[in-house]
Amino acid sequence: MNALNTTTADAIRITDLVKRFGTFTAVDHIDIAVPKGAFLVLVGPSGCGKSTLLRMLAGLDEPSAGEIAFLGQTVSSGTGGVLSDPRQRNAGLVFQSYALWPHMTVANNIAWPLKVAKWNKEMRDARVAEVLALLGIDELRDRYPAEISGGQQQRVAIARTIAPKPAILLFDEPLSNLDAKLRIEMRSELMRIHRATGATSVYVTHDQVEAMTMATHVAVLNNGRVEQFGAPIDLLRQPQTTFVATFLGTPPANLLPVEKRGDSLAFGDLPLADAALAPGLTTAQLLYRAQDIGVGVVEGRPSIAATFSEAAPIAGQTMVTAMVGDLRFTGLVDGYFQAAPGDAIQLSFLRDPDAIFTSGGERVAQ
Ligand SMILES: Nc1ncnc2c1ncn2[C@@H]1O[C@H](COP(=O)(O)OP(=O)(O)OP(=O)(O)O)[C@@H](O)[C@H]1O
Repeated sequence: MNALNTTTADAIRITDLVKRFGTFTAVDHIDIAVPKGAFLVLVGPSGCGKSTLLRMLAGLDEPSAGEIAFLGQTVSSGTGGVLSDPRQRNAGLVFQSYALWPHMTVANNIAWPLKVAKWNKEMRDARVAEVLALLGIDELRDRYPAEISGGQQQRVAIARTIAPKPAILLFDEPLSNLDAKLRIEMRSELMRIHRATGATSVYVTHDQVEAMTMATHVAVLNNGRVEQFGAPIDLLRQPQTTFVATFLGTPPANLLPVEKRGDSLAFGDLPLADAALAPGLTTAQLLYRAQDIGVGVVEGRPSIAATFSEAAPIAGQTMVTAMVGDLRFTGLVDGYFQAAPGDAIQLSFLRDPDAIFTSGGERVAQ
């Protein structure tokens, strides 16, 4: 795990955090430090512990062990439980369900948390006008939730959350109920809001494209643990485990199991890399990006027979999927490519492997 530089100005510091449900450990000794103003995305497959971690940050669940500090102040601990309750911890939570009050207008929904926090009417009105403008929903102010669309309801929910100016914004898959086009629009909108409020955001998603486009920092979770924490580009370029290498990146990267044969690491009979790159290993896994796998034989490069499965056009290129035995390969070719499922094709390794991992999935230092 490669940590980014951390300072005492960390907005959020999670130390050795554990959450158990009976004998099951959902969050397993997590350490993360998030600098002020960062946009941290928690990403990982279903059940990896993202929501459990976010709920502890929000103060909705108590940790079993460890500690959470906001702006240098401990807000939850394994020994003390939830030390400051959700309302006091200066954090706003946006869920995937909007949970607006149906009997209140949009403006009153947004004003509600300010009323609870005892803002006077003049300040409330001014702040409601400000966030309505920020979210671009001024014209909805007098409507009721049933009179606006799902996307508009989500905007109102976000406006309501940011109204009291929380220092920390927590998002639990807030865009998952929206259609694909609206999701993309709301992604840029949320980043704009994040910048405009100056808050530190923690955002849960299982959508790795969302993670990579929005984050300043990403924590990839797997089985309750942080597989890797860092800037998106570092995780893409320098994945430390095969889990991270195959979870992030579109199209997906290829992992090939290889064995040491003489001086080479070979896939079956095909030598692909110098065995000296993985000293002491008799087996390993080679990582090839989709753009490093081509279709057809290329002079001077190793190639292998494969069975064509499918082709998908992406932005002037074609993503080609083919099988070698029961191993799925993803390659990328320029322009349009089509074949019939089951056709014999040749795949070429256009470059040397991007990284080498042990059979257990740990990156071999290079
Ligand atoms: N209250 C609970 N009691 C028992 N087990 C729980 C409870 N809440 C969560 N879990 C378990 O903890 C694990 C992590 O759950 P969590 O909801 O944090 O995952 P997630 O990464 O957010 O998943 P998803 O992407 O599907 O929402 C899961 O195996 C889940 O079944």
